[in-house]
Amino acid sequence: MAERSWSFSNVFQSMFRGAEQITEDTWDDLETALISADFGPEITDAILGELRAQVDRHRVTEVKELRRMLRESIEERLAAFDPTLHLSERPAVILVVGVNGVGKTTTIGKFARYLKTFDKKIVVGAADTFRAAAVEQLATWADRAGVDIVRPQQQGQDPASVAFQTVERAKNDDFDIAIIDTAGRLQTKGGLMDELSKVRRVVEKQSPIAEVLLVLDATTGQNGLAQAEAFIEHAGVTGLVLTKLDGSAKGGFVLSVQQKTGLPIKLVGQGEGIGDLTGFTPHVFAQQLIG
Ligand SMILES: Nc1nc2c(ncn2[C@@H]2O[C@H](COP(=O)(O)OP(=O)(O)OP(=O)(O)O)[C@@H](O)[C@H]2O)c(=O)[nH]1
Repeated sequence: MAERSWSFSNVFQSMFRGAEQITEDTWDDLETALISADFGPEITDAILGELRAQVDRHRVTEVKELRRMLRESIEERLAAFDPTLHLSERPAVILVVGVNGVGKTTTIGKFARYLKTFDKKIVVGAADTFRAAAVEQLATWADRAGVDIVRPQQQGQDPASVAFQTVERAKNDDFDIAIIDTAGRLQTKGGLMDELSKVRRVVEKQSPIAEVLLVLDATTGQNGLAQAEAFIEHAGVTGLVLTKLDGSAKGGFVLSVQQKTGLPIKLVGQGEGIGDLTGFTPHVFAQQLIG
């Protein structure tokens, strides 16, 4: 399996090179590795406590056993959250929210392509109307993914009206899924949240909202999470998308972000290409993380 930047397995390889038996150093090294992978202090302590107890109980002495136990512990913790996307409404309306530059538009492009492989008919809506470039960027992705787009009629048009028109188009033309791109400016948090509530209200007049996906940049770790707090409090988020894991050494963020927010990760972005988005499978992720 290819080594990934967020993977923990190279840490393991170097940490335990030559060492086959568990010693006090093993625990110190494991603690350092968990912290540097951004698991956060609480989860690090919890995992260490659990593993120490198991090692004592079963009289485990080998590092490779410890590695298996760590993998299982992480998988179990990841699996406490349900990553299923709920897209059974027709149309299923998805709002994509998050701060600037985290990868919302890119994610929508990749996600649209991913859903197309399930033969879904998709329209995307450019409700980030303040930057002409944002609309063009979404249009480029829509083109690549081979899906339709609803654009604002003029720059600065009310985002809620673009969202409305997108859902209207989805209903009239029998689309399965409408994905709406929103603005990510943080400067006026209050204004942004009001704008987002208006988008929600207007959309809900026509159709229930199936998913509100909050996009987080994995390279910013805990810091990025603090910036996204307002969305978690006010936007009715139903799931998380973690982007840029390919450029991150912080695979542990995946676990800490779920536990901190109480929200499931539903999609993971691992590159800038159209194919670089996957669903989230705890078993696969734990395997890739720990090796
Ligand atoms: N390496 C990597 N880069 C990514 C990934 N997802 C997005 N990017 C890059 O992140 C940058 C920002 O992505 P956008 O999609 O424009 O982000 P946005 O949230 O829509 O930004 P605003 O519209 O300004 O709010 C781009 O250069 C993307 O190519 C990913 O999974 N991996």
